[in-house]
Amino acid sequence: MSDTLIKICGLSTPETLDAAVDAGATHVGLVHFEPSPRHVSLEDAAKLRRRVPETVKVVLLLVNAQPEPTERAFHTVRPDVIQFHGNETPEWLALVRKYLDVQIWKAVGLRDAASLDWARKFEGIAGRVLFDSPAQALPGGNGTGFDWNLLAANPPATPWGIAGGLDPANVAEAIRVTGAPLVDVSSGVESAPGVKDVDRIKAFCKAVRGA
Ligand SMILES: O=C(O)c1ccccc1N[C@@H]1O[C@H](COP(=O)(O)O)[C@@H](O)[C@H]1O
Repeated sequence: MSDTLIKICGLSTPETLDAAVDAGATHVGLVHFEPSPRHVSLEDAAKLRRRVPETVKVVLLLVNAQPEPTERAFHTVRPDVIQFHGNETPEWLALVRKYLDVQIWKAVGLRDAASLDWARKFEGIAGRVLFDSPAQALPGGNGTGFDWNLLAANPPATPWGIAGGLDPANVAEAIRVTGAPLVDVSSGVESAPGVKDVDRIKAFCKAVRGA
């Protein structure tokens, strides 16, 4: 049984959040980004956050948030992790790390070897780098993948994970090719954009554990 960490992201209802926890997710993600079909207000995110047992980590996803909204989001929701999924710089994230007592993850769109060089700039700042497909209509949550072989050839030295187009059918192969210590899914466990499907959440977690 694989011990790969599992993040189910974009949860917005108590029922699907509980289903992700019960299915064995190690991390649950709440998206606070208004253009997203998975957006939750800070107040709703705080309510969902309170349902999560201590054994499961809560990840709050922000995109290019300014300093004051970032601080407000942290103090309202009290997540274990903030996932920055926009064009945030290493310098800005170093400041966040200095002033907020929260683990930082940085999403990096993986296009080519240069993207890996960019990811290295977050070493010592981000507690984890999350590789996703390059930004499209939305900066993430598009359900599209990237070339996993880029990572197979150059696995990062710091903690990392993969996202982008994962689903119950392909996640075992993604783990086999990349050796990723964490897998993150949103669209692949939905029946429509923003609508999580409990059976697909269960199938995803089962596929990871069987990898
Ligand atoms: O989920 C969103 O709507 C979203 C919006 C803006 C930035 C990131 C977003 N989601 C994250 O993108 C990756 C990949 O998601 P998918 O499985 O391909 O749909 C994942 O980290 C999501 O949490």
